[in-house]
Amino acid sequence: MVSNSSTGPLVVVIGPPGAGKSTVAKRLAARLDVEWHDTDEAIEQAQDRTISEIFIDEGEPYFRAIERTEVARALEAFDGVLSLGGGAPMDPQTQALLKGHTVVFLAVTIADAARRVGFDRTRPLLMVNPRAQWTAMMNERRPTYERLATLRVDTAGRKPAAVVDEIVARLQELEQQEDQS
Ligand SMILES: Nc1ncnc2c1ncn2[C@@H]1O[C@H](COP(=O)(O)OP(=O)(O)O)[C@@H](O)[C@H]1O
Ligand SMILES: O=C(O)C1=C[C@@H](OP(=O)(O)O)[C@@H](O)[C@H](O)C1
Ligand SMILES: [Mg+2]
Repeated sequence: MVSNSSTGPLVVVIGPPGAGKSTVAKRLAARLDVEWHDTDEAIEQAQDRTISEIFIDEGEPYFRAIERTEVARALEAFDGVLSLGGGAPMDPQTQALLKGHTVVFLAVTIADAARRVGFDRTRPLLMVNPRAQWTAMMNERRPTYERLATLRVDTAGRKPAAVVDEIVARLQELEQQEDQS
């Protein structure tokens, strides 16, 4: 059984756009019989507009500010499986708040990310030259994702159910190691 011995989310899921964070976090929550919360979804509901509309209407700095606040609130108050937007872990305040949490980094290649996301217009940072943007973004972000991660799970060529299976197994291993120490 994967249990939550501290306050805050049971698991926080991070990674680049197209890694499957929202999809996998939702299924993982169902498997663990806990709630799922996605910071992008919460922002869209609170603002009553899409992430793309927020970027276009207000600009990225505005989005990052509300994202920082929403992530801090969720890390404090929510105790299920939490998925963040791909850029959220780049914020220094968020990095500090993630310390001590169980963070799962979903890794993905450009080939799989492109296939999954299709690079449509729902991701505002990938509207112009999406492949080059995604690759540059990933090169810049990868060290941060790796540094913050408790677990790194490769999603390349794997269906969400297989990714969830691996996360559950590795969380159980972690828990056993902690029980023994
Ligand atoms: N492991 C996977 N294999 C194939 N498709 C996936 C996988 N994970 C997610 N998807 C699909 O990829 C798209 C993007 O997934 P999403 O969860 O929104 O990613 P993220 O939140 O990391 O940007 C969705 O259409 C989803 O159904
Ligand atoms: O990588 C990013 O900076 C972003 C990723 C998106 O979330 P997903 O990673 O869930 O697509 C969303 O938060 C926004 O478009 C910005
Ligand atoms: Mg998402």
